[in-house]
Amino acid sequence: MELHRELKCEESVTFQGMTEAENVSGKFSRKALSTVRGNNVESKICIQRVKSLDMTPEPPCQKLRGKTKSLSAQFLVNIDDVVNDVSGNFDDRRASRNGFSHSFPHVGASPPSENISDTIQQQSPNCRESAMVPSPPHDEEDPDLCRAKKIQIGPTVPIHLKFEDVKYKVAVKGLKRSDGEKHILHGTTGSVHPGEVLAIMGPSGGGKSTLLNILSGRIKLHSGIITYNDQPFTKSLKKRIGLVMQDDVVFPHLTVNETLTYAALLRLPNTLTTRQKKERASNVISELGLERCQNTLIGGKFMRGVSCGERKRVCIGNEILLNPSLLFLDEPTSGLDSTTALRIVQMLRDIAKGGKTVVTTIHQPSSRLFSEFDKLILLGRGSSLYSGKASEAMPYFSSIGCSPLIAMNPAEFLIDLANGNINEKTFPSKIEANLLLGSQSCQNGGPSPSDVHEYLVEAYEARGAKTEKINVLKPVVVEGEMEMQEKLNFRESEATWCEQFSILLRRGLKERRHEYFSSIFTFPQERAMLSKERSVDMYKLSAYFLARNTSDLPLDLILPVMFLVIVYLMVGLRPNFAAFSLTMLTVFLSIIASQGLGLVMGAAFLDVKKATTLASVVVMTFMLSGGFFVQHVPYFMTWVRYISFNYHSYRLLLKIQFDCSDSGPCDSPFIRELRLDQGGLEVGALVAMIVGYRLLAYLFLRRMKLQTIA
Ligand SMILES: Nc1ncnc2c1ncn2[C@@H]1O[C@H](COP(=O)(O)OP(=O)(O)OP(=O)(O)O)[C@@H](O)[C@H]1O
Repeated sequence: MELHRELKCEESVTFQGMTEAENVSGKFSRKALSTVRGNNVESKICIQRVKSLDMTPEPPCQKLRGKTKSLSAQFLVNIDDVVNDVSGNFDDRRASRNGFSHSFPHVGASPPSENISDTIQQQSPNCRESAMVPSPPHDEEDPDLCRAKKIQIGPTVPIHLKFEDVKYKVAVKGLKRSDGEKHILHGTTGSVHPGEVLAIMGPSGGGKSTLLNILSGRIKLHSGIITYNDQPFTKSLKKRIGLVMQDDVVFPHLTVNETLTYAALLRLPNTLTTRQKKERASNVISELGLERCQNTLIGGKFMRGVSCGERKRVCIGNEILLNPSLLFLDEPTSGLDSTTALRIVQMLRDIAKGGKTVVTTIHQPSSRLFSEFDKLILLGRGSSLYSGKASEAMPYFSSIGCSPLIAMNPAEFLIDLANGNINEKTFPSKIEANLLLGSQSCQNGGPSPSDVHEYLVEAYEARGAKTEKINVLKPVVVEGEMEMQEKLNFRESEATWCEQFSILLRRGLKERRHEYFSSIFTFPQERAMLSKERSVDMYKLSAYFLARNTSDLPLDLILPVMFLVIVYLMVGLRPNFAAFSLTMLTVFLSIIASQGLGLVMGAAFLDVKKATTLASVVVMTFMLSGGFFVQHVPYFMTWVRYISFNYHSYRLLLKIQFDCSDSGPCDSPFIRELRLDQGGLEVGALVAMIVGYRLLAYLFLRRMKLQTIA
């Protein structure tokens, strides 16, 4: 199979320092490509003809012979070397090391197109297309190790995660079963160690996310044992755990750089200076290959921003900033093309190589992607169908009589099995016959998905489960265990309250530049972000609350000034500066008080629809009960005016415009009836509302359910 790519070759490339042998072999070694990068001409490399992996390389390119060669037209690159060099992580070696080449005879060769587009994309100047461009590794160093070193930001406290017989159930209303409970996990056992990537695979609804959430401490464990370095979950562990959710939230109006910098400033310990924190953020940006889009807005549903893959990398960056020992990711590759998905998983491998433990759920990985995993848990309907080394999964299923009959991606084969689909697969004929005897439903004359599921669960419990349980029972050996434990329990002090306030204020002002809501929407809109950030103790709620209120002030004040200037002159109100200033002050007080009310409603419901419905009812009641629109308010409703900001503001405005020291207006029976005095009472009431409503909103926020339950 040949794959041709026509690219414009703009400039000749000179390779220096290549040995004769390297050139004669026709392979651009890492050294050669390093030289190219060193000359800053990597983007101009022209690949005109690329051979797939299963083809013998063409005769060496004569133009590359010798120590210094000029290449101006065409050259031939063995794609194996390009991928090894560019991604630094190609898997032929890994596959053979892990025994994949023996384990998956049906898999076939990895698709070369991914590799080629990988290579070509990395040369693209467009950020959306761009890949993570790793820095050139040193000649002698293993490129995998080199990348791993780069992605690691500091020494990691290794954490061995082990779990045994993890069960989970939820109470479901209206469930016919007597106990009214739905069993989501039936008992999963497994382990993953520093340097390893554990993939939790299975069909939709299999229980992957539930298991991930339990292991990360986000959901309380119902039954079973989970240990971290043979110790139970502690609060201090939270700081060592990074969790990237499937639909992770990031501020749409912040750039990639701003997002990671604010996260670094808020989350990194105070032992680092502001400059060091910013440096760490920019290191993460470069290690995740986000340099070219670092000044692009994240974007949201209605505003185009960075690509989906870049957004996922930003979310991962948000977590690895803290150098977590344990990294959990829920479907980090969903919605991504296979190349980008592979890149993300390769990045996870690099992160793991830095001594971290990585656990990820995944839906339908490609065969290449599958080969990146060290451990695998296959879940089907909440039961374990396999738990152990990923490379041993296929031999295991083959040993229980299930093998693919046609060339098939192992992940596809496993998901099919977990779904109970045995088309194009072998299934033990004896069992098939037995199952058919006792089963009503069948697929194409074979056993039904439930029968297949039962067989796989039983087979796993009879064979695999025991081995995994023995593995889990083995005590972990942690070098310098005492020191490690101390490090685990050590809580580094984070930013002070004032620092948190100042960072959140700056972030809020930036965000507010693009989007300015009515105060009712504030907390419902930011609920997801607030819940996520608070669940990892990113800042104090009071700092957030005050910063959020303060960051709204500029716009709260500028817009009414503009409005008032126009209205004041148009209506022809008292033309003196004192009256205008007092009117302005009253409007400010009124706005800030009414915003407090909006915040209370938003915080009480944390739901835009409910909050806006209530707000329209309350504001209408306040207006009508104030005695200005409806003069004869029913007696039983007269008290409402005293808690209405409209009532107090109107009275103040009247007082300013109809100054009773002037002759005339005060003689009017209407004004006399209002009994306008000095206005101190109204100001006091508005100030009390400004403070009181906000205090109430704060208390509502305090009881908000956070993402982390454990
Ligand atoms: N709190 C809950 N109440 C009721 N059912 C729940 C609850 N949490 C999970 N479930 C159910 O448990 C099953 C497993 O859910 P989970 O989200 O873990 O699946 P999943 O394998 O991650 O699925 P997907 O790949 O589609 O995200 C689903 O059937 C889901 O509806």
